[in-house]
Amino acid sequence: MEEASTAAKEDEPHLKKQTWKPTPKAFHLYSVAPNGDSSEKSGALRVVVRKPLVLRLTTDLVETYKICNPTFKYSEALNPKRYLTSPSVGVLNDGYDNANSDLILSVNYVLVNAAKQQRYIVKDLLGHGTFGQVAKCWVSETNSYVAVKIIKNQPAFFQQAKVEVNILSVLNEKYDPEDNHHIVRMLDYFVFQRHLCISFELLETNLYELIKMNQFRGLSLGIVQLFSRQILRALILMKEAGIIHCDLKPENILLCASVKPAEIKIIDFGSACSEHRPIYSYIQSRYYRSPEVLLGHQYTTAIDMWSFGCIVAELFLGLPLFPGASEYDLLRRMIKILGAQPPDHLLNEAKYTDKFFKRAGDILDVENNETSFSSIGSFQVLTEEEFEARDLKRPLIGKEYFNHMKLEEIVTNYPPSKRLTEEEMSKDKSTRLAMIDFLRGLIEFDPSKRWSPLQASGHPFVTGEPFTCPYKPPPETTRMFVTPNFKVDHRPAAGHWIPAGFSPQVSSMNRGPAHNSLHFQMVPYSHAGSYGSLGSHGSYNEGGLGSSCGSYGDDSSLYGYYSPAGPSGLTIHAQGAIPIFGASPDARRRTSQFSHGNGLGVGSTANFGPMSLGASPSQFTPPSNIQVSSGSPGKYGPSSPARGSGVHGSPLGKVAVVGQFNKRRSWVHPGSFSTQAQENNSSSLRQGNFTDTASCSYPEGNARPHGGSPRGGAQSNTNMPNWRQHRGGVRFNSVSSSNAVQQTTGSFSFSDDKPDSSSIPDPGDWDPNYSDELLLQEDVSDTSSLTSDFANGMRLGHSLNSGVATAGVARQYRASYSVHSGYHPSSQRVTGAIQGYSNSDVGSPPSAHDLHVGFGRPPSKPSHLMPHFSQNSPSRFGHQHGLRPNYAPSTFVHVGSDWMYPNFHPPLPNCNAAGPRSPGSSTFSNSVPWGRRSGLPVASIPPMSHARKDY
Ligand SMILES: Nc1ncnc2c1ncn2[C@@H]1O[C@H](COP(=O)(O)OP(=O)(O)OP(=O)(O)O)[C@@H](O)[C@H]1O
Repeated sequence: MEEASTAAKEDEPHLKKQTWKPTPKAFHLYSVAPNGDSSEKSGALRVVVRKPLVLRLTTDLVETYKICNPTFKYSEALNPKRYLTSPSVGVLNDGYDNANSDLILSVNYVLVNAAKQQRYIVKDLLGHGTFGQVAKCWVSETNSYVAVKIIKNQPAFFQQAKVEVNILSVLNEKYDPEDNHHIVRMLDYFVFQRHLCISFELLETNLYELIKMNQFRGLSLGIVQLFSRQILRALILMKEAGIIHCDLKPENILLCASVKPAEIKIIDFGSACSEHRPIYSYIQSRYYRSPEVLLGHQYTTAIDMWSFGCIVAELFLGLPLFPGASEYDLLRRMIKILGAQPPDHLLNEAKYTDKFFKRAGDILDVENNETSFSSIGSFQVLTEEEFEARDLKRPLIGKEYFNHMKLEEIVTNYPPSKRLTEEEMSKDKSTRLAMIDFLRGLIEFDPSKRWSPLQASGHPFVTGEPFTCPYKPPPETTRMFVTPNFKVDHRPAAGHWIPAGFSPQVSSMNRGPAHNSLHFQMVPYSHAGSYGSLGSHGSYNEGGLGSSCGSYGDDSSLYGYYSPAGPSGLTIHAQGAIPIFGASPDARRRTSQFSHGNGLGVGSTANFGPMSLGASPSQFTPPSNIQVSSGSPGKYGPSSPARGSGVHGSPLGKVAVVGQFNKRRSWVHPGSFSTQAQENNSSSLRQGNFTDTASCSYPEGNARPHGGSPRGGAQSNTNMPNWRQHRGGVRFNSVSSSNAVQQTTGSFSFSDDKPDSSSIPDPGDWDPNYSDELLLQEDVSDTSSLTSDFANGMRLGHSLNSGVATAGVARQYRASYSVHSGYHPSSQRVTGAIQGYSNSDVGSPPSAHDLHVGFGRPPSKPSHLMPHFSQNSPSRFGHQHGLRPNYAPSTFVHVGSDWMYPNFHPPLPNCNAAGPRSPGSSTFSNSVPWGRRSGLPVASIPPMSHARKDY
């Protein structure tokens, strides 16, 4: 009967029509098994996630609202401000700054470079460091996103940021005009609302985050090699320029957006200094701190090589090699893992030797009751008990993370990926041996024996040549930077003709006769397996295509060096009339070829960060009390250890700069970029001023809180089409500046090193969406429509005029420093016209209304945006501590006559790659898997977000 009725229904088309079925658009099946079976029984039930729900629900939201309610009208002006800065209460600088002297940013806040008439529309917060905030900004003129570092409105930070500007100007323009050396591009700088703002190309995830995404399992050797090559290229350049980065660590190495193969860049030159005039003696983040810095010895660019070695090891191991909980612990780990100790000559000269070592004369031979020399030298490291007796406190000792003690054991016993074939396993083994040898050259106690970047770059681990025996680098010679305008002959029939240096592994027959001409002989370069071929030093095969050391890309940017060893025989044509710096007595010409660009194209994808869609439901019924969630956690989220001030940089160290600045302020010429005067007077700041428990003077919160701007009302600074200059603007007031010394007397202290309670990362820190696939996956979000925008090239315009105009603004700022030896860090502007804009247009300070809104967040919630100076600056590694003023009278690198006059041409063709992508969906499809080895051979993971301080 039933069958009959069904059959009847099927025969009747009108009945059939009435049968309702969900349309595929309305309801998606959970999943469809490969066989097409969508039932649960198929066992293939899984949720198919396409686009983020929020994205799907909020696209065309205004239109949706209008459909729902035809009377709905959208007005951007009614949007509540979404603050990115915390606290968002304006108490300084006419209400523009919060108590930490940070400019209070909200989504769509507009930063303006008045000189260039360039607007930067703030979209999100990328990071928050010691120096200030880094915001992701949209530049409509160039259709691109950039990262703008907004320096705190305090003279010390301003001064130090000028150093960063100067150094980056020099590195970018003079030494690396073609952007080949993996150093972040600075695009612009300007003063806005008394904040120095520095615009950078927008980069992505940092290497620490990448390791974290890989669940602290370390990256594959191929990636480690790739990144090592790139970092070395940066270090080579920095050494040539005589610049020490002073804070090299995975957090300060960022991935470039959408570049294949993966490309990284070094950021944060805020601690950098000139090799010839190092300013501070207490620098580098603890895990990456070199022995000479730790011991208070003179230092050079070699300290960056030590950090580099630590980074290479960490990339491979997934964990820091020397996660010292204190300086003593750091030293103890170094000695244990390396099986040696700093050389006697270093210990004899270092200032803090006695803090960690006992001298031979102190070593008592218990049996004979007489002093004797230690078998390992004239110095012997103190035991914990001895250290405690001397320091009157027990040294902090961290956990051991590796099951093995010695470097060799740690590396060789690290579990390889289970996916390796037998052949790959044997290659893996030999590459590990090469890496150990490589690390030995970098993590060398004696700075004079530590390899230079050029020396290291000839190592088979980097060049890809077979590793057969311990690498013996050629002696480092004095090099002279040669303008990179060379032409390389390309001879199709004979391969590339490249300038060759001499490789330590190059047989002499490969070398041409030495001569002192600019025109070298030609040496044919073969692509394949050119073992011992050309220019092991400074010549790369970054793509890892065979062992063709000597080839890096296919272009003509070269650096030439002179060496007694003579040229390898090659021809370099100086282009045009550009002089090639002359003949050093060192006749060797060691050259290397660098590519013009990465040749990899720019990114094809871009993601938008959260943007204000504006159509808040509150617009239907504007609430009387607007509650706004706390500021955007930014790219890495608040729980990420990479977010806090403590991780990305070295806040304590940098803060100490401030302390030092304030101590020096009486003799500083604040406006001058040269710090000669400062350094000549640095004696009072020497050793002993900073100890592990030091507190340092700092002009914190010394301003009169005035409860925000007197301008009330809800004001929007969003997307105003016509921005204009503030009519009754403000300028730096020389009278208030003169009070700086008196005003900067606030003090604060840092707590002692404390054992980290959280040695295992909070699971919340881990990317819940992590997967190997995501790491390698192309991001194909809806926003890929922006591709063309980025592909169109983004030049921010680099007219000389604008540069001069910018300099003018800066000069104005500087003037307020130089006339009065000090600048009132909290001075409220009274009158004047510097960078003042209509309150409703750009950068309006929080109004009374805004303040109300700002208080809406739960006060108890710990935030990475908490004021730097009131928190314990958590970090997964040791912080820089208070910078000890260095022994050496020094002047900071002085380039040009005025720091604000670097001949700066901001935009470079490939520096604005693309918009950001989520860390989890970064495109690193360089055919080299990241790694993710089978397991961690460690007991636990070192502290990240709540590490101790190193004061
Ligand atoms: N060019 C960039 N692209 C993307 N994000 C960036 C860029 N520059 C900086 N950031 C983000 O901002 C953070 C802080 O930047 P930076 O390290 O330069 O500032 P800082 O004040 O010196 O920080 P710290 O005190 O941690 O050293 C970085 O850790 C990074 O997350």
